[in-house]
Amino acid sequence: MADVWQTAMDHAVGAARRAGQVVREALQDDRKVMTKSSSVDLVTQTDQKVEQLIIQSVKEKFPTHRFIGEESVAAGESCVLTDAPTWIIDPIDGTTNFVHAFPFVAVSIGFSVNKQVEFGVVFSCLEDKMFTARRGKGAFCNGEPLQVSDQEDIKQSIIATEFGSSRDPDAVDRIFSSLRNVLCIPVHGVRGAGTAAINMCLVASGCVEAYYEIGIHVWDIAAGSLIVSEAGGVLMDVDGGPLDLMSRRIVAANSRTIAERIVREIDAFGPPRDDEPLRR
Ligand SMILES: O=P(O)(O)OC[C@@]1(O)O[C@H](CO)[C@@H](O)[C@@H]1O
Ligand SMILES: [Mg+2]
Ligand SMILES: [Mg+2]
Repeated sequence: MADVWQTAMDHAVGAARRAGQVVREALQDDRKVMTKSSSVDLVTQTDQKVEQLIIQSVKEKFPTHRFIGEESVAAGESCVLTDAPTWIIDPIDGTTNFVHAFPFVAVSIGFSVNKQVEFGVVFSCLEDKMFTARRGKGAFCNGEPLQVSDQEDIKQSIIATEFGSSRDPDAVDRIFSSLRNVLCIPVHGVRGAGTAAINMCLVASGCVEAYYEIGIHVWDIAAGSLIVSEAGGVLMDVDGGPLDLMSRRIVAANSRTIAERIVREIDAFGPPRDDEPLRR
């Protein structure tokens, strides 16, 4: 049976690759840095340019589709996930890395229909790694199949997480409390690429056993969530419930055992949801 979304996925891969070229070229220039929600929540003209390039290219082929783009939302667009075919775009995941030329920068494009992610594309543009997944058809990196780690013992595991962009002392205390709890399980190590999308691709690739974070947004995780699940991984909320793409909380792991063990250590809190009306 023909895959109705394959053409859209092929377009997403091409758009991500073209976007990655723009990012790489921009690294050669001075990057004008601006801020959003705080002095450490960075954005550049490249983020905005790349998002518009992707959106315009999609609109030409799929004029009825909808968009949730990080920089469009920052500029006032709504952030509501409907049943309509929706492109969920983070033009540069890892903007802080991009500004500092720290070599983990991704273009993330998720695509949902009826609020279910149908394909995910994450292009790690400085590594030249194109991660893709189509629902029910597996996950790949540059065309090679991906499989999560088979490690079942968390004490033999590496866990990925991030400190996030909040500098609110109470939120930081809870982030460090969770980090301390996880580290002292003990685990072999804790790592962070500085981008949720690449952290999730590391889970899908079997390089780390799990990734968790509170504070991410739907555009950070939509594509990566499918790449993890199609690589055999498990997704859940930090309270052990089902993953809610708009909740700003995630655990992505190689197995339910590891995911639930991490949930036990997380000092969970709930930032304002992505779809909360007064979120701006
Ligand atoms: O604003 P950006 O770069 O699109 O994304 C922010 C981000 O890189 O920061 C967090 C690390 O603290 C990640 O989880 C998330 O992907
Ligand atoms: Mg991001
Ligand atoms: Mg971004």
